[in-house]
Amino acid sequence: MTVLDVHIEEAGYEASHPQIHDIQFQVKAGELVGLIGPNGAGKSTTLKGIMGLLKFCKGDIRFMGEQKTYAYIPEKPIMYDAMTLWEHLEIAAAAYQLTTEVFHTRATELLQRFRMEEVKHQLPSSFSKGMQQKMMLIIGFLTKPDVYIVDEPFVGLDPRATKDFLMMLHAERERGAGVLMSTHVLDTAERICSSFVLVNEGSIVAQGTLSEIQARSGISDATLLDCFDALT
Ligand SMILES: Nc1ncnc2c1ncn2[C@@H]1O[C@H](COP(=O)(O)OP(=O)(O)OP(=O)(O)O)[C@@H](O)[C@H]1O
Repeated sequence: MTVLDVHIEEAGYEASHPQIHDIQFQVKAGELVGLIGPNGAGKSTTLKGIMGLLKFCKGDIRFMGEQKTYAYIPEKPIMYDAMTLWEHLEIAAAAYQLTTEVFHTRATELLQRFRMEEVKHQLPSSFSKGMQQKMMLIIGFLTKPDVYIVDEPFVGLDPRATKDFLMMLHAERERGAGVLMSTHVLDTAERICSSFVLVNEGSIVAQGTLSEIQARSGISDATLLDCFDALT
């Protein structure tokens, strides 16, 4: 079952100067799609277009899961300086209409998993970068949406937090969530993604599983980076 269907004809920050063109792909339930490309390729712009955050976006974006919900896990933490971690979780729970019982069970489990239980009543402005990033993960996982949109999750997380994140992601995919994840960490992406969308200069250069992309690039057994180089 498709949970996210993306057909962007063109989109960007001004109608007169679109940054991305002809971006079309689907994310199915249980799939992890890696959005891969160099700096400035258009990954974040694509994610913003999908979430309706661009001034200009011509095309059709459909969330097709049972609840039609998504969680965005941003690269740079988005937070309110005057609210504690726990208060951020309460707001997310209210926005997604979680019952108090479900909220408390999930929040407690996630705070323990990411080892943030002890700081839950502190202001996130006092947290380290990695702790702020973990707070974003906890908020995202709390809501159990149909689709996760994750922007470069690996930078800033320590190895243990990365492992916890990957385990949570795996469990959520087993539940049926689809994941779209942009990243530069290609070796991890190769290991965990079910398929890839390679973008360069605002357009897709190849998409599919690693073996499909290898076939397209004409080098069997090539890494994603080698494929990318061959295709661009
Ligand atoms: N707020 C903005 N206003 C105008 N142009 C922007 C804005 N943000 C990005 N761009 C432009 O859009 C293009 C695509 O940038 P985008 O941020 O989508 O790249 P990216 O693939 O996410 O790169 P990175 O890996 O560096 O995060 C670039 O040419 C960039 O200069």
